[in-house]
Amino acid sequence: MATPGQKVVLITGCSSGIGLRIAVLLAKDEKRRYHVIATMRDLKKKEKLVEAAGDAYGKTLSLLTLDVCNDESVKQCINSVKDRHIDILINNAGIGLVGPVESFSMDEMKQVFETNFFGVIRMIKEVMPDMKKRKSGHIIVISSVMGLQGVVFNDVYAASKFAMEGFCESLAVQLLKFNVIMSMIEPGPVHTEFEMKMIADVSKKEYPGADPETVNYFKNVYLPSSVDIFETLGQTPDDIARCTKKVIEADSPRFRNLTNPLYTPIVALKYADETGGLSVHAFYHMLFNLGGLMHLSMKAMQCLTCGCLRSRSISPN
Ligand SMILES: NC(=O)C1=CN([C@@H]2O[C@H](COP(=O)(O)OP(=O)(O)OC[C@H]3O[C@@H](n4cnc5c(N)ncnc54)[C@H](OP(=O)(O)O)[C@@H]3O)[C@@H](O)[C@H]2O)C=CC1
Ligand SMILES: CC1=C(/C=C/C(C)=C/C=C/C(C)=C/C=O)C(C)(C)CCC1
Repeated sequence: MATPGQKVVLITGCSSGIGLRIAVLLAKDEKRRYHVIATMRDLKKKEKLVEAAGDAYGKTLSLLTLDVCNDESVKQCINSVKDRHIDILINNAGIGLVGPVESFSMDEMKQVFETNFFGVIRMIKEVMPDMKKRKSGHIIVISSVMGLQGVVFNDVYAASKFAMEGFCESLAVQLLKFNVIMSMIEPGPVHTEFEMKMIADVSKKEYPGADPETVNYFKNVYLPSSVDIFETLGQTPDDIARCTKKVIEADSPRFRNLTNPLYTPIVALKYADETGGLSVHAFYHMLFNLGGLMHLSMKAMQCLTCGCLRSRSISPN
C-alpha cells in the first residue's frame, strides 16, 4: 500500500518491454516517491518483473491483473485500488501489426485498435473522473513516432497511434481546466519483444491476399531496411523509462515527447512541408532507391539537420 506522500502510479502492460522497465525504475526511486501498481493481463507472466524489481516487490511495487480490452477487468482493477486513487496513469499496453494490409483480416486490424486505441480510452474513462474530482493527476500515453508520421507497411498500427494522438490532443485542453496533465511519449524503434514478435510473425506468415510483387517489397525491401533502422537508431526500454520519469518529474510536463534525437529529423520532414510531398517522396527514395544504404542516408539526414532538431526531443540522460 502507498505511504503518505507517495504518488500512486498505475501502468498497463508490465509483463515485458517498456512497461516493465518503467515499473522497475519508478519502484526503485531512491527517494521512494512512488507506489507502482504494475498491471498485466496474465499474472503467470510476472516472473521477469518480480525478478527485475528485487527488493522493491511487495514494498513500492505491487501487481494487479488488467486486460485493457476488457471492460470488467479494467473496472475490477481500478475498484481494487485504495479509494480508486491513482495519481499517474501510464498507458503502455500495445500491439504491433506489420505487413501488406491486403493480407490482414478485419478482425486482426480491429484487435490493434481495440488494444492501442480503445484500450487507452477504456483506461482514461475509468480513471479520469476521479482525477477531475481531485483536481490533480497525470495521464501518460506511450504513443510512437508512428503516431505523428506513417511508416510504409505499418498502416494499421500507425493509424491506431494517430487516432490516440488526436483523442489525447483534444482531451488535454479540457483536462487542463481540472489541473489534470496529459503527456504523450513518442519513441522511435525500441529493442523489446515488440521487435521479436514482428520478426517471429514474418517468418511464419504467408500473406494471403497480397500479390507477389507487394510481398516481395515487404520481405526483401522493407524488412531489411527496418532491421537496419532498428540497429542504427534503436533505443533500449530503459531509455524510454528514463524519458518517462523525466516527464513525470518535470515542473511543467510537455504534451509531446519524442524520445529519440536520431529519429527526430525524420519526423521533422512532415512539419517542413505542409503538402506532405516531402516526407512521402523522401521515404520512397530512401526505401526504393537507397535500400541497402539506409543507414548511410539516416546518418546523412542527421548531419544535415544537426543539433537544432535533435534538441527538440527529450533525452533519456
Ligand atoms: N518497441 C518499439 O519499437 C516501440 C513500442 N512502442 C509502444 O510501446 C508500448 C509497449 O511496447 P513494447 O514494450 O515495445 O512491447 P512488448 O511487446 O514488450 O510489450 C507490450 C506489453 O503490452 C501488453 N499487452 C498487450 N495487449 C494487452 C492487453 N489487451 N491488456 C494488457 N496488456 C496488454 C503485453 O502483454 P502480454 O505479455 O500479455 O502480451 C506486454 O506486456 C506499446 O504501446 C508500443 O506500441 C512505441 C514505439 C516503439
Ligand atoms: C523503412 C523506412 C523507414 C522505417 C522506419 C521504421 C522501421 C520505424 C519504426 C518505428 C517503430 C518500431 C515504432 C513503434 O511504435 C523510414 C525511416 C521511415 C524511412 C523510409 C523507409
